[in-house]
Amino acid sequence: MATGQTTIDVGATPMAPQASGQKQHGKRPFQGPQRKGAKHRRKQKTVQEGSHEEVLLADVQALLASQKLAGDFEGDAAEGASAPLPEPGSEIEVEVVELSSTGDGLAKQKGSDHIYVVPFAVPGDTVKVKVYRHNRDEGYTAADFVSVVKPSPLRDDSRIRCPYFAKCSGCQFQMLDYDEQLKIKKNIVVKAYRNFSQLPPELVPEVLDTIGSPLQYGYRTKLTPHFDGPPGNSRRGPKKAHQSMPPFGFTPKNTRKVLDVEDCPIATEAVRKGLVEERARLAKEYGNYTKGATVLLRENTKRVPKASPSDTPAVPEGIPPTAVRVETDAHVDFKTCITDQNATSTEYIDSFVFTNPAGAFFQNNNSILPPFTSYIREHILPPPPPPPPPAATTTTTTTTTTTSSSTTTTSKKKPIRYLIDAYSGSGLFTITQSALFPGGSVGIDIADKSIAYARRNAALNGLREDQCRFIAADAPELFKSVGAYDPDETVVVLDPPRKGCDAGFLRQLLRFAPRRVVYVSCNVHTQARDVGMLVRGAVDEAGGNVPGGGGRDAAAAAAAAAEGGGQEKKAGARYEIESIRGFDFFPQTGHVESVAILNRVDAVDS
Ligand SMILES: C[S@@+](CC[C@H](N)C(=O)[O-])C[C@H]1O[C@@H](n2cnc3c(N)ncnc32)[C@H](O)[C@@H]1O
Repeated sequence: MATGQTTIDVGATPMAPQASGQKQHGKRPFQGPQRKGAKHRRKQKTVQEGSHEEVLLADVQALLASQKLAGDFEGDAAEGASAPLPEPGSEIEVEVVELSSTGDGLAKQKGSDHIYVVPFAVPGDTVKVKVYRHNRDEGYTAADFVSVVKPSPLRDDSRIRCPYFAKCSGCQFQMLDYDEQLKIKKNIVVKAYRNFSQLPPELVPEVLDTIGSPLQYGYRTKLTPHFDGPPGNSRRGPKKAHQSMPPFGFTPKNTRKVLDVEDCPIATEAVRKGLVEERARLAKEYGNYTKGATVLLRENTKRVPKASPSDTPAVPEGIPPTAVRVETDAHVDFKTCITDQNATSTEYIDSFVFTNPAGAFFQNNNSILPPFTSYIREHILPPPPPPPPPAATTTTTTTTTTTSSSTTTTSKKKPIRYLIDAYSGSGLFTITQSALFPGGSVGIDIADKSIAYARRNAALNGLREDQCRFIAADAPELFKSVGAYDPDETVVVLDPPRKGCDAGFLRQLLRFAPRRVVYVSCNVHTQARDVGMLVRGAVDEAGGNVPGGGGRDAAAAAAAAAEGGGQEKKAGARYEIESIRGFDFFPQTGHVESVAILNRVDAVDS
């Protein structure tokens, strides 16, 4: 594959979750996970928190450290030692030893400890790769996948359904059994909390099994294929138009050139049809373009109720005959593909209806939303208190674990009546969970348009303003308008963009001290960082991890806070983690969503 600058174009690949209103992450020096005994220090480098690069660096560093501990560390790769490395462009064979949480294989050449980062490969594979770039400071070499020399027992290439697999950067796992993918994703969550929460292991409960997606292909309701401008056009000066159909598709691994893609089997049928139609349009109209462009493909559903199970409603007006028809006993859904960013897209989750500006954020896998919102519904309130123990006949000594929620679920507590949905978008949680909150629900989002649609969605789902209201503002503003909510009776749902929560927001959250927090995240690494801060009850000024807050220090801070003293008792409440579970919104990719449930630790439990 090509040489040139490595780009991770999150907005352009089919797998990448996209959020409108998503700001660039703040850049600050990489701190990374803290490990005892790791002598190989990288140079201070600026990377985005929770980014692909930071996560990869953490995994490379961990592998280098484990090699050193195991005594099989021959080279000195982490400090960019002078051991000769193969020339960029040369082809070598490597064995994949583990998977990074980025979905890339970490591999070694026989007789060497140098790490190669290899896409589209799984542990146990021997693969031929083309050396792409040496990152000596970081202790690894990026390589392009060429071919499988000896397959891993985990690999079965007959599972691969996409002709672009191992070229397009959208999917990484099509060669794997789905159960194996779920196991890998569970491990990604485990590693995220180990590497980025800065919490001692005893404060993190065992991560639960990842819940799979009902659809493992044909699930993606949004794609954004793109094409480049004509070659040779400069910023200034006359622009010539395309002379032939440009490649139209997605970004391959390790190159900026667009990969021409005719089909994407992880997308829904309606979106796949949209891709075919947009290709046909571009084939006619490419001569009008002097610049590149990104095209939105977003599924839209028109639901027509049926009078009886045998009823066959006609195609409604305005719906093309090519619409995909999905029928149940109760209704027919006509599914089409929208390309106008400002048009309204509609989708259903069970019997809830959601409308959105087609170009704005909404979850991209509709098939998992019913089980996902049910899971939130089943866990958004504290579990019932455990039954009283039977009268003891003998005296025994019991030990309570720090992750138990029993301290927060005694029967003397007030019932939870209020829901705050921070980063609410168009109201997914505010609306689907509203029935559980007699005091009312409030959602907040920075995107005005999403909030306008959230209000409309509440009305469409039969909710009055006193049941469900929305605020268009930066998340920290929330705390000005929830004065009437008793924190003891309030649960806060958080679902921030990939960068996680801002420090200011977390500090105010700790000061407000809601009884329970449900943290939903599309980036488990920033989630682990933020959850670590909630557990310590301390947020540093830079908005990230408390310096020195890892390992025993975190336990000490947590203990000191519990005793009502200690320098990290800064912001108010402190939390304990009840559960952590991954959800597979993006099968075939290395991406995992995560739900962490936290309970406030009360100084005196009552
Ligand atoms: C991952 S989306 C979640 C949306 C919604 N919970 C859902 O599932 O549809 C993150 C949301 O955070 C919003 N957002 C980003 N920065 C924000 C901020 N500083 N304050 C409030 N909302 C913000 C975005 O507009 C986006 O709707």
